Amino acid sequence: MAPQRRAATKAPEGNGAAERRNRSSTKKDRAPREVQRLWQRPWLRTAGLGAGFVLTALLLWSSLGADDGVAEVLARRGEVVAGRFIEVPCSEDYDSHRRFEGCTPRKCGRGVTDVVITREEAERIRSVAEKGLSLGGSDGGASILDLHSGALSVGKHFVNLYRYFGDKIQNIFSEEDFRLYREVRQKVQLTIAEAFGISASSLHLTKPTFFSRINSTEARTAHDEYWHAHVDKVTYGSFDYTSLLYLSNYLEDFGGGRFMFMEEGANKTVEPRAAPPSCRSSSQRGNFSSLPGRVSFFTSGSENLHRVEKVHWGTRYAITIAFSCNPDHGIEDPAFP
Ligand SMILES: O=C(O)CCC(=O)C(=O)O
Ligand SMILES: [Fe+2]
Repeated sequence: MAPQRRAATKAPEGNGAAERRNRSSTKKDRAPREVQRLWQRPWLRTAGLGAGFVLTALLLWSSLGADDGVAEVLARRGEVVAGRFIEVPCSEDYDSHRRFEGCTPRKCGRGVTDVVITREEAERIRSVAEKGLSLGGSDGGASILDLHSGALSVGKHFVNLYRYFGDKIQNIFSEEDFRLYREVRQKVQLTIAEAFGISASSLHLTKPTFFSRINSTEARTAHDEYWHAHVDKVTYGSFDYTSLLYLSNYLEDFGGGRFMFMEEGANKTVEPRAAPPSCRSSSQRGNFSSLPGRVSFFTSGSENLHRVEKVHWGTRYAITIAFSCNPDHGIEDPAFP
């Protein structure tokens, strides 16, 4: 070891600087021997090994489960949130857009509810996501399917599902799938309106509205880089209120992948949670899987800067449904072609 080699070297006599060097190195070199002596004490060795084990386990846990210092969990995977709302001051982002009184956010914030979407609805909408996304898929870790425009990730690009499959799309999706989207959208719209004290009819579904499927495959294009912090109003333009319906379970279907509101020194996380795929029997379901689908919603300005942690294992499904106050940015519900 390097300290022992230095201790064996004698400095020439009469050289003050060398002596000072020598004195200090002798003092330093005593340390390893003392450490060795201490290390020979069994209780200390056990304590040292124990501490090492705990540290390794902590590092491993943090690398599998999270990649940010987390101060607060807004919604834990195992709890049923009956409606939690946190008000935050609005950013000025809305001032640079046309204002629609009674809709454009004056009250800003973020909410989570587990009592709006039933387990059955979450399971059914997840199977729509699965069958749609199974027709394509990005080469990187993040794939999307936009039921409104038909955009589907394939390889490093997107195709228009409706154009690509033509009439055959009717063998893939059913009227029922689109009815389900509409029902879920309506429920989310009412939830947002109530939480922010606005009329549901002032909200207009806006684009893009899409399913996302994320796994741990390395990103191939910028479209796969879902983990960057962003502001939805900046990224998507028309968004005033964003909602996310989670279709898979944190730590059961995937690790990492928590949603995070970014705040100075105190990120707030939402742990995605939904029912499992209907093909699994109830005996195979984990403890949390019988719980209903989780919806998170928030005003889309920079008061709600957010990101998604990298997914470390498994597959994460979600659907983004957003609303604009500007009727010109409104779209119809996705329709059966
Ligand atoms: O999937 C999520 O949890 C968030 C997705 C997101 O931030 C977005 O679609 O803009
Ligand atoms: Fe976002």
